[in-house]
Amino acid sequence: MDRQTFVLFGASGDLSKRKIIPALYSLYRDNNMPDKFNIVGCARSDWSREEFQQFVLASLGEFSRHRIDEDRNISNFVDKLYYVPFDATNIQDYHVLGDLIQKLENEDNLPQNRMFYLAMAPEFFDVVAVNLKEAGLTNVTGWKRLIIEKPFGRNFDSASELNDRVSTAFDESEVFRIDHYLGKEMVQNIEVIRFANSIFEPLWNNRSISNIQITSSETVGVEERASYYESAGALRDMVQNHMLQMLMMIAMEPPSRLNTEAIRDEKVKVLRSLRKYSEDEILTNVVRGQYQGGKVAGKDVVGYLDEPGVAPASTTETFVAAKLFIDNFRWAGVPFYIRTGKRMQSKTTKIVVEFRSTPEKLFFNKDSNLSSNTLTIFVNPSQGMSLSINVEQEKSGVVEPNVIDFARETKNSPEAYERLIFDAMNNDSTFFTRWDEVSLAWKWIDPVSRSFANGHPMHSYESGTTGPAASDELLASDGFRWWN
Ligand SMILES: NC(=O)C1=CN([C@@H]2O[C@H](COP(=O)(O)OP(=O)(O)OC[C@H]3O[C@@H](n4cnc5c(N)ncnc54)[C@H](OP(=O)(O)O)[C@@H]3O)[C@@H](O)[C@H]2O)C=CC1
Ligand SMILES: O=C1O[C@H](COP(=O)(O)O)[C@@H](O)[C@H](O)[C@H]1O
Repeated sequence: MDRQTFVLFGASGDLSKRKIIPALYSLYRDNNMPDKFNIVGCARSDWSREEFQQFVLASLGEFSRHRIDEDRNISNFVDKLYYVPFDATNIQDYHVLGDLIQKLENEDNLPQNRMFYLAMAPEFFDVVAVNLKEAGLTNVTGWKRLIIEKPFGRNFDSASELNDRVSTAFDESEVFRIDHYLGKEMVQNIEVIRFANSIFEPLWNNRSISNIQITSSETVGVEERASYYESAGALRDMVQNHMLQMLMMIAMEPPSRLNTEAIRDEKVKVLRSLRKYSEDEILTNVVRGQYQGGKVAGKDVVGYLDEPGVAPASTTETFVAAKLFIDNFRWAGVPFYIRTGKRMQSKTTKIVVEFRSTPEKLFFNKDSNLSSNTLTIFVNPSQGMSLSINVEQEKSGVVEPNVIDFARETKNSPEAYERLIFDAMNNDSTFFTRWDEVSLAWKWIDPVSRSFANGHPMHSYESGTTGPAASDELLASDGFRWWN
């Protein structure tokens, strides 16, 4: 891996504290950092270098998956940390930052390889990119890369504008747009499961699969993020990025080669084939909801409208379910159901592939017809896979589904951010989103968000449940049910 300087904008923020700093430390601890590097944190907080180092130690104490008190190398890691008090809107501060980076590069004999990570509010993404160029920080003899957090825009127009501005300073190949779901072990494994096993691929089409269900449910509510969430809602927060990414991974064609662009090309084709809905079709195929009070894991919780920072008459959705179609040869006629929500019964991200029933019903289970075969990919919090097949229970004449399980060890496995930062440092953008993916995703989302703005029905659901009844009806009308 190239020697480099990692510049963290928003270094004092929540994401840095909980995810990025622990990820950098884990990479270091596991010998996955270059043999020489520096990390420079920037934020408005008027900290000294020592204060930033203390902040990092405290963050690691709370959020690292490693025990830092057992690591004799922790002080070596902390020695690599620097800090610049910095206002993203003040061009002078970029010069101060540039001077420090250059000084460190000279002192430590580091090549001018610079990784800029924007862990800041989205309104600063283009500001920082453009100012970095303006102040000469992107004028390097090595390479420069920009990692950008989500959300990338709030609709197609704003995302395009943002992209145009960012691309005045960074080439598309230098931009790493993060979708942390793409860093999850089992999301990355979807390709392997599909394309490294000859048993699945022949069945992976509309002749054998009746429907596919992608669920990402959370038990938490809006937490302290109302100011962001009120203008995002579940559609922009989860569907535009994570849910559509999982859809692409499960539905894409095999890539011609196992390289970044070949994989991304196939993902993009899925979005190109995604059926665009008319206004009426949006009403029948998309369900939105908002949580009311209830009980989650035995504890009373308030409804969304009573959460701190939420407008009393807010129409922000905390739940979305939708039926999607991918109009290509492989998937013609197969519904893809997606569902995501906050304050639901369980924290689960999983993909269920439901296979068609056998052509003849020779066997029956004790109550009714045989269950369909399903392949479930568990993404989060448990990781693994299970295949449900029908088997007779010990000469009883009763045929019932049995599950073949494969569970992935999750204890202390690398976090999504670790994988993604490691990839960016190695210039591997396979699991980052390319601009055409982002733009096509917005093009699908925009008519839905217009429908939401124009009074799309809002279904309330009790906290601690699986969402509004309308989401169950979406499947029931096709003869299916959610595999909960
Ligand atoms: N937190 C999370 O769980 C997730 C966050 N994200 C994304 O990550 C990004 C950061 O989110 P999060 O960490 O939660 O936000 P925070 O508000 O916690 O942090 C924002 C950071 O930006 C700094 N900052 C604010 N204004 C300026 C400025 N004018 N100049 C320089 N620095 C500034 C703040 O530091 P200071 O106040 O010291 O200036 C702070 O370090 C957002 O894009 C968010 O959407 C994505 C997924 C999850
Ligand atoms: O990006 C986001 O994801 C989290 C859920 O992530 P997970 O890894 O815990 O499944 C979600 O809570 C948050 O609202 C959203 O911004």
